[in-house]
Amino acid sequence: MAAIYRAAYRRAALFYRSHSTYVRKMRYLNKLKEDDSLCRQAQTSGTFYIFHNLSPFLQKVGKKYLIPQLSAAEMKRILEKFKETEQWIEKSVLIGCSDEHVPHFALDLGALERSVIEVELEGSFTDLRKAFFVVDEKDSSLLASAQGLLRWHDSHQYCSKTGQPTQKNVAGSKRVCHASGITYYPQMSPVVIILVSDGSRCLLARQASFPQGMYTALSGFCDVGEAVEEAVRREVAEEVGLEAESLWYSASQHWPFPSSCLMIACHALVRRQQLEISMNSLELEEARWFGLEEIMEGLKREPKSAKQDNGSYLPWFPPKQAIAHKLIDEWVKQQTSQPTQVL
Ligand SMILES: NC(=O)c1ccc[n+]([C@@H]2O[C@H](COP(=O)([O-])OP(=O)(O)OC[C@H]3O[C@@H](n4cnc5c(N)ncnc54)[C@H](O)[C@@H]3O)[C@@H](O)[C@H]2O)c1
Ligand SMILES: [Mg+2]
Repeated sequence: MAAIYRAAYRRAALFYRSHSTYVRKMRYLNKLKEDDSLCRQAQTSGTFYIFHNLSPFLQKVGKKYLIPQLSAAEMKRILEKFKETEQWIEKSVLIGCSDEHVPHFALDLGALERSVIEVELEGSFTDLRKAFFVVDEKDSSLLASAQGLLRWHDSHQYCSKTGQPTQKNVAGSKRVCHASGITYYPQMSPVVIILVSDGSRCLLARQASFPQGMYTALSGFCDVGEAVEEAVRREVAEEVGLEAESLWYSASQHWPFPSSCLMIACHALVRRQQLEISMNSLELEEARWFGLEEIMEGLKREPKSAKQDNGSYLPWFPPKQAIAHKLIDEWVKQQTSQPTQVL
């Protein structure tokens, strides 16, 4: 028996020596997703981000907005206040863990009285459309993924084939219909976002529903069966009537509006011989070319200062939390560090 323990200890020691903190963390999270009893146990020592009908709980400290993590004991205390049992904690979903393997969960307390929790915890449940832009950048991506997962569970309570209730695993990484045996996994919609350039100008557009004066890069949902490159070429053709000739990938982002989009951001060049925009007015209100100077001024402009005396708006661009901002920033860097590209 002692030999078995020694061998297990040696294996564990070797694992710790040979894997980075990151690898160990990812392996641990993966185990929690696969092992219900381990995850149930982890819930007793984890921390919780709370939501109310998909609005995250924020606390204002000075000028900063923070998203507090509640301990399992604090969660228990709040639930006791409502005469609710700890079983509520099983409704939570796993969203990550610390380097020290303290697991983080998100839990929606939508069925409980909102104001009572707000008074008790000295903060407020805030619509994600505001919360996302006022917290620190790393917190905004955490809020986006936590809300995306909670939203998916909320809207997948029933099997779409049998109409029977589905059950989530403890971590919340899937739901199963025991009548049909179908396993459902959380979904997101891939969206391409493309900053089109002709080498010296870039193309930005606005939809009628955007705030006044805001322009952003072209975007569109990928069709089933389409590669990213095909989606980019199709969206550019559909929305502005141009042919994207070459494109290169920049980065991606989980975007929570309207719900769980995987934004895949690219730069694309169009032929110099074919620069006339033919805008699809069913989708866009305006699309036009911007020169470097106008882009640099727009980047400095706050939405509040965009309105002019005559009631019109000067252009401004999405804030840094949006991947469109990164594309525009990269384009500026490229323009200012390299000679103009000629196709
Ligand atoms: N993070 C950023 O920087 C950034 C910038 C621009 C757009 N976006 C996001 O990209 C998304 C798509 O942009 P768009 O409006 O230009 O798309 P789009 O050009 O494909 O047009 C939207 C239309 O596509 C259809 N559609 C097809 N599949 C859909 C799906 N899975 N979900 C919803 N609608 C679907 C609907 O009819 C919808 O009205 C939006 O959700 C927007 O919030 C993010
Ligand atoms: Mg679009």
